[in-house]
Amino acid sequence: MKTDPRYPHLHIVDHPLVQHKLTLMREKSCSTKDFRILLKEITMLMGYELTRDTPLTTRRIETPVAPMRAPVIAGKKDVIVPVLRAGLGMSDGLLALMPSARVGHIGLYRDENKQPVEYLVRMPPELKNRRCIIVDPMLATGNSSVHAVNVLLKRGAMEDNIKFLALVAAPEGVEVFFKAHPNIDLYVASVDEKLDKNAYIVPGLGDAGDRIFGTL
Ligand SMILES: O=P(O)(O)OC[C@H]1O[C@H](OP(=O)(O)OP(=O)(O)O)[C@H](O)[C@@H]1O
Ligand SMILES: O=c1cc[nH]c(=O)[nH]1
Ligand SMILES: [Mg+2]
Repeated sequence: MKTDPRYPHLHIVDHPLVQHKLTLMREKSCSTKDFRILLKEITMLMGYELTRDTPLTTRRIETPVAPMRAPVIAGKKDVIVPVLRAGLGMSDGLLALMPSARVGHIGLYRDENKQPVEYLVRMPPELKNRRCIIVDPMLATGNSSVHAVNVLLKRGAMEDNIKFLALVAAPEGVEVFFKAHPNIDLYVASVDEKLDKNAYIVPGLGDAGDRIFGTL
C-alpha cells in the first residue's frame, strides 16, 4: 500500500490486481455487466486491506483433535454505509467479506453547483460502538464524502471508528476531505490528475452511478 507524506490517513491500494481491474473499468467500452463485476472484485481486494487492523479476541473451540483458544473478530458488527447510488456497487463486495455486517444507507446527489443534496439516511442502531465503513467509488470535489462522514458523526459514530473506501479520487477532493476530517482513514485505488470544469475526475471513469446502473 502506498502512502502520501501530506496525508497520514490516505492509503493508496496499489496492488497489481486492483490496478489492472481499475484500468478495465476506466475503458469506455467496458460493459455495464463487466463494470459491476469488476467493481465488486476490486472492493473485495481493497476491503481486505481496509480490514487488516480489525481487532481480534479469542474463543474456546474444540477441533476434532484438541481444544484450543482460537482467534475471532472482537466487538459489535461493522456497519457498511453505501452512498447512493454508486456506493451500492461496492456494498456487495464488502458484504461478501463480512456477511454479518449491518448496512446503513446515505442517499446523495450533486446539484448544479456540485453541492451534495441528501435524500435518504437510514442507519442501524448503536453506531457509537461500531466500525463504520462508508463506500462510494468517486471522490471528486470531496463535498459528498465530507457530508457522508458528517452524517455518521451526527448520529453518534466515533471519528476513529469511521473509514472511507473510494475507488478514484481527485487531488482537489482529497484535500477537501482531509481539511474537514484529518483523522479519518481514506482508502483509494488512484488519485487521478485533476477535476474538469464540470467537476468530473480526469481521466477518471465517467459517472460511476450511470455506468453501474446503465442510466447513461
Ligand atoms: O466528490 P463529489 O464532487 O461530491 O462527487 C462525488 C459524488 O458524485 C457521485 O454521485 P452522484 O452525485 O453522481 O450521484 P449518483 O451516485 O446518484 O449518480 C459519486 O458517487 C459521489 O457520491
Ligand atoms: O468523475 C466523477 C465525478 C463525480 N461522480 C462521478 O461519478 N464521476
Ligand atoms: Mg452519478
